Amino acid sequence: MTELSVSTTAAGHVPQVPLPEAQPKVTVRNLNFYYGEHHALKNINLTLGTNRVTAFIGPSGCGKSTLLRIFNRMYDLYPGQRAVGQLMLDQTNILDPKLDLNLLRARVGMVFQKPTPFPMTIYENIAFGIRLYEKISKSEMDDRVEKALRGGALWNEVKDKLNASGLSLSGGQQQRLCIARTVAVRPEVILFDEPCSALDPISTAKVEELIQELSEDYTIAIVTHNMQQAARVSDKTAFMYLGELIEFDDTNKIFTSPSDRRTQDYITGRFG
Ligand SMILES: Nc1ncnc2c1ncn2[C@@H]1O[C@H](COP(=O)(O)OP(=O)(O)OP(=O)(O)O)[C@@H](O)[C@H]1O
Repeated sequence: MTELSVSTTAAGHVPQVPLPEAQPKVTVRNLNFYYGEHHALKNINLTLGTNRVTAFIGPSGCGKSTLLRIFNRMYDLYPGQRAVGQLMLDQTNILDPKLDLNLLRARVGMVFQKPTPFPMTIYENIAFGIRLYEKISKSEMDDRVEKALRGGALWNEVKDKLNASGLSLSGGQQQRLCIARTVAVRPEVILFDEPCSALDPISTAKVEELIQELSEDYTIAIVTHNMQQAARVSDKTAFMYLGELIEFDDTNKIFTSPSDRRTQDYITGRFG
């Protein structure tokens, strides 16, 4: 994560030093989303910066998960759901009906709230996804599996039991296995939908640390209900309310001097 360089003035104020602009990775313009008649997202505009962590916060039902699920067209699995507007991944139009969704999901990986390992060995949990996209030798696969498990900060805990079932791991380990599985196909963007809500504090700390490490190589978006988590792991924070993006700014600014009263009320626990 980028360090914020702050210094204290003679008056004792800590001036806000804005983060330098990152190269845009995902650009959202005038995006609207509908569940049938229900207008769930209203005219969203924002950019996910390359190698930045962007947190999405806001009260239950404000549209955070809906927005995240548009970034890899997850909603396409469900009839009656529709996105309108512009959504670009570099030069690729994510909303293009002709887009190969398997390729999109290889570029934009997702980690869910509940760890969802496949009912197969730890090794196969990683190798399975790689095989969908690449034909590689056994020794190359062994290397990729090790690299992915290291990327998921799990290698040391599982290297002697790669043939054990993924389901035999603890909840926190299962979540790191899912992160490793996502990293294994070398995506550009990783979406985390409340990745720690089913984890204990120690596993949560490990996953948070991992997210920060991953941001050196990936662009990350994370939905969280945990304000401290958003403040700890993200560079940018988007506050959403009733389907609208109310405020989007450097995390440091959002949590110290938000511009909108509703953001202030939410982060101080006055509503939500
Ligand atoms: N499958 C669905 N069909 C119809 N409406 C839906 C569906 N999923 C979500 N919604 C509605 O869309 C709005 C946004 O929901 P969403 O799950 O994106 O909110 P959220 O901010 O992620 O909430 P939470 O923090 O509780 O997970 C809500 O009004 C919700 O009721």
